[in-house]
Amino acid sequence: MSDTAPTRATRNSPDRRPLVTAPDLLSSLVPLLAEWVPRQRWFAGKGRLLTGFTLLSATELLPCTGDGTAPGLLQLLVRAQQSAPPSRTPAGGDCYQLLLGVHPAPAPQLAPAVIGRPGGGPLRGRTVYDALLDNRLCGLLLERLRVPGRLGGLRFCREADVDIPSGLPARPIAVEQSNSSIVYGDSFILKVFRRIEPGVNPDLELPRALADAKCARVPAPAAWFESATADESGEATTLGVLQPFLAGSADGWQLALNALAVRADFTGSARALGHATAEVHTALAQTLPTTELRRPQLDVIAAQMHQRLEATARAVPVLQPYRARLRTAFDELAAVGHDGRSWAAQRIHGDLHLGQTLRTADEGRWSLIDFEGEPARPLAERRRPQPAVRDVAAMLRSFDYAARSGPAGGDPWALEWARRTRDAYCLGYAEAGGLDPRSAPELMRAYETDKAVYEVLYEARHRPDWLAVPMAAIRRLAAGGVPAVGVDGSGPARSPGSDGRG
Ligand SMILES: Nc1ncnc2c1ncn2[C@@H]1O[C@H](COP(=O)(O)OP(=O)(O)O)[C@@H](O)[C@H]1O
Ligand SMILES: O=P(O)(O)O[C@H]1O[C@H](CO)[C@@H](O[C@H]2O[C@H](CO)[C@@H](O)[C@H](O)[C@H]2O)[C@H](O)[C@H]1O
Repeated sequence: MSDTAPTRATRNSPDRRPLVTAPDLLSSLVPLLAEWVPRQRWFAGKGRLLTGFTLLSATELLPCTGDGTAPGLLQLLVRAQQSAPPSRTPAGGDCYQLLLGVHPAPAPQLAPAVIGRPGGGPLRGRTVYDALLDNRLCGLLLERLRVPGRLGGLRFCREADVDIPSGLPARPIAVEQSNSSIVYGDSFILKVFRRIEPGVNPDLELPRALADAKCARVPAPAAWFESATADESGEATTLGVLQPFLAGSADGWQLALNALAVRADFTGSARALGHATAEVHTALAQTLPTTELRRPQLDVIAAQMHQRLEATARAVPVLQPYRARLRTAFDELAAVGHDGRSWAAQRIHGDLHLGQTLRTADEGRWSLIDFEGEPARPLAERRRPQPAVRDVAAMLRSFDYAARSGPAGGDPWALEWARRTRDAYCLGYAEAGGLDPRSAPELMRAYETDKAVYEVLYEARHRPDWLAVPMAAIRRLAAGGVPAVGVDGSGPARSPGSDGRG
């Protein structure tokens, strides 16, 4: 996506100036957005001053200044200007997608969605609200996705062989997430991406590649919408993806916590999840480019891990005392390359954890979702081939999270549960053709450390009460450098809510 001038909308009546080219549209919205955007979970710039917005593009999906009997629908891409951007922030600030409902007097049940009433500009006298909380406007988005083609700055695309019925009732999902998702009937789920980077989103790219490879472990995209114009590299920017909804499924995080609550074994489930992960990795390696990582690439990866550690230690001082010993994990990764060894790299999930897995109620079959990768990393980095072990290390962290934050709260039984569960996952992964993670201790330790560092920053920013969970892993990794597989992970632990030193 390039910083384009506001796009002309279609469907405007010929006798009025298109709303989206009205020069004062953004300026009238800025005071409202400055208040509302930083409060949204998907806002990635928490903790830094928001100094303004730039309008990158706007598309009127439904007329916003009609007679007021029907709501308008406006899609905007805005750049949020902030103080002291971290290195990952594109010049000028992060770009966000907003879908805004516009109505003189929205129904009372939309009160929680209200953003405000512009004091001037083309929307003066109307209420602007989050359209993704309005089931009627969400229904309209589905209708748009059913009919491929261009509308203003957007292009709607769909797979020809998928039947998307009209009129499915819409409901927003009520879970914590990085983007915004809407469920239609019990048939489809639409994820509207919030923080936008130019190019194809891996959450469209990888599931489409897996569908082509006939890998049934990932719901296949049915439709999507994207920027109508290509970016500098010739790619359209993905803005939303519709995929089949796995009705009645439960996510792995909840299943793991349920098991911990009744002190039940989880090794069978973990082993099956290991199978599913290996199947997805095998299909990705068969269908998308792979490479071999050796010196100097391993030096570069180790250097990036060092940088993330240093940046996180600056932002979260509780990490400072462990820096020197954690660094040895990254040095050992670089040493693999210096020894003349190499590692296969391929496209991976990139942010695998129990919350990204769904098990169907009827067949008990695991699926993986959300291939966006770690939201904090630049898109180009997320789309690079990486050792598959990185996903495995991330999942092992998730078992540790469950054992330390669940009802058993990190007691010795829970930590032993985590050890057995991790081993079962690795066993399943190796059985289904993946590399046995235990044969790659340097990679496992480096990636597990890197992930724990990422989690420290993530928790400090989003859920400070949970900081104790990754900090427990930081202490273990710093103390002995022992990878999570095949050790008991023992040591003092407290549940989330303690002071980060549990
Ligand atoms: N295909 C699906 N079927 C059923 N539920 C889904 C599906 N995809 C996502 N979900 C639910 O939506 C939640 C958010 O989806 P996710 O892709 O993780 O969004 P985000 O990237 O915004 O975090 C998941 O935790 C899961 O509960
Ligand atoms: O699901 P997202 O793409 O939004 O991922 C982010 O949020 C996750 C938490 O919701 C976070 O995962 C961390 O907490 C999980 C428990 O809530 C745990 O299972 C994971 O192992 C742990 O990393 C994820 O890191 C973040 O990117």
